[in-house]
Amino acid sequence: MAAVVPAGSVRVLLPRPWLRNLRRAARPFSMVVASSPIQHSEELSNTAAVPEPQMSKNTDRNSLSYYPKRGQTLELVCESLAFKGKGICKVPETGYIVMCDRALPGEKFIGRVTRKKDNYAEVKKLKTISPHWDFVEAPCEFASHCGGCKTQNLLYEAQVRAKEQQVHELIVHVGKFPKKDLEHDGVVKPIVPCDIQFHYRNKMEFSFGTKRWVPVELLQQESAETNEYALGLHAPGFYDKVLNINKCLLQSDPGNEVLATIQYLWRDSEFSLSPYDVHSHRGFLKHLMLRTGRNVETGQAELMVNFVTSSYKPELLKPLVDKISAFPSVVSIVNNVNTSVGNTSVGEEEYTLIGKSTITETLRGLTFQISANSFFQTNTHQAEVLYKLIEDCACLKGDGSEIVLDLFCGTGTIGLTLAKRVRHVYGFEIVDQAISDARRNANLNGICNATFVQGDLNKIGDNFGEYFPNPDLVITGYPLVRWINPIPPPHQPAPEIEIILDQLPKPN
Ligand SMILES: C[S@@+](CC[C@H](N)C(=O)[O-])C[C@H]1O[C@@H](n2cnc3c(N)ncnc32)[C@H](O)[C@@H]1O
Repeated sequence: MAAVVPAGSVRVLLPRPWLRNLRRAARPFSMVVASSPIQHSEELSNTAAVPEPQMSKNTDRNSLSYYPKRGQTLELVCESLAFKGKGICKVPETGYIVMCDRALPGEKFIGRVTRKKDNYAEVKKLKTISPHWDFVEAPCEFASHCGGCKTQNLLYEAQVRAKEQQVHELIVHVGKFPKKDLEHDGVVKPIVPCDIQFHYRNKMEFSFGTKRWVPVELLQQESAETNEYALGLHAPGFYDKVLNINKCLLQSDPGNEVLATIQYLWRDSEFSLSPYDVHSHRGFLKHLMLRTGRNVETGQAELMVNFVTSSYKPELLKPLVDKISAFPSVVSIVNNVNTSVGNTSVGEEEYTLIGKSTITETLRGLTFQISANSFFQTNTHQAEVLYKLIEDCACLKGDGSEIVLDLFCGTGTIGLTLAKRVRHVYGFEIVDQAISDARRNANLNGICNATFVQGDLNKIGDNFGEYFPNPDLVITGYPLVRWINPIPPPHQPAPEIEIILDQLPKPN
């Protein structure tokens, strides 16, 4: 999140340049490489004997043996965590980069090469030789298999450190900021840790699937189960495999009660409910989205249950709806109908089946109504902290003279929390529902100096600057955004939001 003095901003999406740089900087490790592939069919358990790795001395990039082969086993040490929590390791002697899911910094392990990409390979962890530096027991029973949390057995402080390192690398390698600038005091602020690490998410999206993901270790246990259907979170890296879960430690307790109830009911043959098959494009239930808000008067949790289905058949949902509407926390049950073959949760049509079409939440003393498809910061507790920081960074004069531009504004929360101290807020956002929410939320909080405009900020024209007076402050929540001086004069062509890759200097 950046609160910046305008003007232009650049969004850069570069295909893994940090990886290229890492490879360049790669130093050999004192590890050994196995050059003989081991059997594919057999997973190595933690107690299984690991084949003795053989030495590879080849550092010639033109030689075929420089690149690890598919099926080859390697003894590796995880150096750091990449985006999405994959462990980054370097092949000893060559420095070739391999990535491994659930390998954590400092961990020494045996991995098998499963996939080769252009400039790195993916490895599956077979056996830990020595655990990583900051090991903690993961509190969630699904933590070792679920795509939702990959680093639960890394101490939270270490997770924060790893993320901070990723941000620095992105800023240097993708953002092209000189490293020395980052070392200057205060250029990049340290991550502000969150006081709560579980039950903090106010929105969870679970998927229904025809292919239940069963981790190898649990195969025997599950063999009695004949039903292949699943409701839960995706297995890491698989859009069509779902890990069946009835509880998620990220969401609220009322959210878990509803999830468990639906999990218990939906496969009952009496109800004829089928999960959507992402391959054949048949079936009805696509996603279950649970959003938790707060009753503004009582402070109690309130829940929105959003069924995303491939067609509108409320009679099919009725048994589930009847059951969960009995929960006092459930104040809204909606149905998003998404007839496309895509697997997104936003429907072309939305129907309110029970109660309201929104839930409420409070932030910085304001009340917000949130619809099913509007963006709202998913960690309400930390959003309070974040918005306070934004206000502090903004250094508003407080005389009500300033113009604020809130780009990618979602439900308008940031702009609205600043509105009382400025002349006018202009918010821009692509999602219609979010813009309606932002306008309604302005009214709800008695704010008259905020204008919200629906539109695609990637397609702004030269006349963008005509929508607002020259801004004093631009808030832009998109990652990898930076800005270029000088500030344009009032009503001059607006800053470009996106510059295509070719216009940027190539990585060194
Ligand atoms: C991470 S959210 C931030 C929302 C808001 N700033 C906040 O903190 O609550 C990003 C928002 O950008 C919107 N968005 C994404 N692409 C957009 C585009 N091309 N033009 C305008 N808005 C876009 C999304 O719909 C989403 O509401």
